[in-house]
Parts: sequence; structure tokens; C-alpha cells
Amino acid sequence: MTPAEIVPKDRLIVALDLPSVDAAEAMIARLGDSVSFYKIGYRLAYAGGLPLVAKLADKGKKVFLDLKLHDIGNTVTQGVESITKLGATFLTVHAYPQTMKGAVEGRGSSKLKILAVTVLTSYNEDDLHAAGYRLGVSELVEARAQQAQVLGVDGLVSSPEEVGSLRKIVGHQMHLVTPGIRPAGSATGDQKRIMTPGRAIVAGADYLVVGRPVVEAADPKAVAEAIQTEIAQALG
Ligand SMILES: O=c1ccn([C@@H]2O[C@H](COP(=O)(O)O)[C@@H](O)[C@H]2O)c(=O)[nH]1
Repeated sequence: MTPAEIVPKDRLIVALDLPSVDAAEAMIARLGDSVSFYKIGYRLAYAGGLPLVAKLADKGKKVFLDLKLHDIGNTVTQGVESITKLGATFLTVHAYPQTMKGAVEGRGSSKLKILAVTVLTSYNEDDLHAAGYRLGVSELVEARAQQAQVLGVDGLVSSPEEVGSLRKIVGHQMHLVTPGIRPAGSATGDQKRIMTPGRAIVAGADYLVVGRPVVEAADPKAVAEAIQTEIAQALG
């Protein structure tokens, strides 16, 4: 399936950033048929959430395993080889050349897609400089995207602010996945490079990752469905 063929509903990835498997399962039940794609990150994975990958896949849902791996190449390759057996659709690694190369080797010909995290959406220029980088956000995102493409990585994680320039660099061969999504009026939290769902889709994002605005809402299903409506409208 090309990115253009993804239906609006499947473009929303809900981040299950919840404290326990019970809390995650309760949220999945509340969201019901409205959400088809979930993200499991540190909080849930380290609270025993990895078996949820297979459980969700059995229910016909897709899972984005957001483990943001980064280690020596051999360790990344071996870790990714193990992860291919879990049944996830996407796995994140940090966009360092050795790490991306190791991850692509580890996923081999499996169905797992590797996404490289370019620059975290909670970082702005000052944060990058404080971390010792001499490139600005857009330069570093673009440099990492070029390296990822050469190394055979399947997709990129960036803020929606960069997807326009990324699309020009990587075309439609790579999935562009954007956290830092905030429906109008919702709290920014620690995110610094943000956009509304509609603007992110118009900018060229394939998938939108949304956590707190959905899982901390009084009515998560209503918020998820409103985001999907905004996505559909933006796609025209
Ligand atoms: O650059 C990145 C990479 C990953 N994330 C993850 O996405 C969600 C966003 O959650 P919100 O509650 O909608 O802010 C979260 O799990 C992050 O770990 C990101 O935000 N930025």
C-alpha cells in the first residue's frame, strides 16, 4: 500500500502511554473499533506491555513499538531480530548510522518496518545546542533523513514542521510519522515542535502519533474520532 492509499482512520496512531497493561487494555476497550493503530513506548513496555503486541495483532490492530533503540550495531541487529517475532508493524531506532544499519540488518526480509527518529519533537534549537550539536533542527533532521534513506530505513519520525522538506528529500518511498500533534486548544506539555492534526496532514505526514490529548481526555473515543475527521477533511 502506498502512503496515499492509507485510509484516514488508519493514519491516527494512539500512544498507549499508560502505567499498566490493565490500564492499556481498558483504554483499547474504550476506543473500540474507532482506533486501528496503537503505539507502545517505554512506559507500557517496561510495565509488562510487550505481550500486548501479539494480542493487538490478533485483534487485527497494528502496533508501533516505540523503543528508540540505540547501541552498538551488533546489539541493535540482535535486538531487532528478536523484535521481528513480536508482530509489530513499526519499530523506532535513533537515527545514528551504526544503529540504523544494524536495525535494517536485523529486520532482514521480515514485515517489520524500521523508523528512524530524526530529532525528538521536544527539542528546539537551544536544546540541540545544549546537547552539543552544531546543526540546527531542520539541518540535522534533513541530514539524518538522507543517511536513513541510503541505509535502507523504511520511515522517519520527525515533527510535522519538517515533513514538507523531508518529502522532497525521500519522496514517497519512506513513511513519514509525526508525533508533536496537538488538536487546537489542547495542552502542549513538553512538546516544542507541534502542529494540529489537519495542518500536519496538509504538510505531508502519513501518520500522526497522539498520546495525552487522547488517553488523558474525559472521552478518548470522541477525541480520537474528531482527530480522524480532521484528518479526512485535510485529505480532502
Ligand atoms: O520525537 C518524538 C518521538 C516520539 N515521541 C513519542 O510520541 C508520543 C507523543 O505523546 P503526546 O502525549 O501526544 O505528546 C510519546 O509516546 C513520545 O514518546 C514524541 O513525542 N516525539
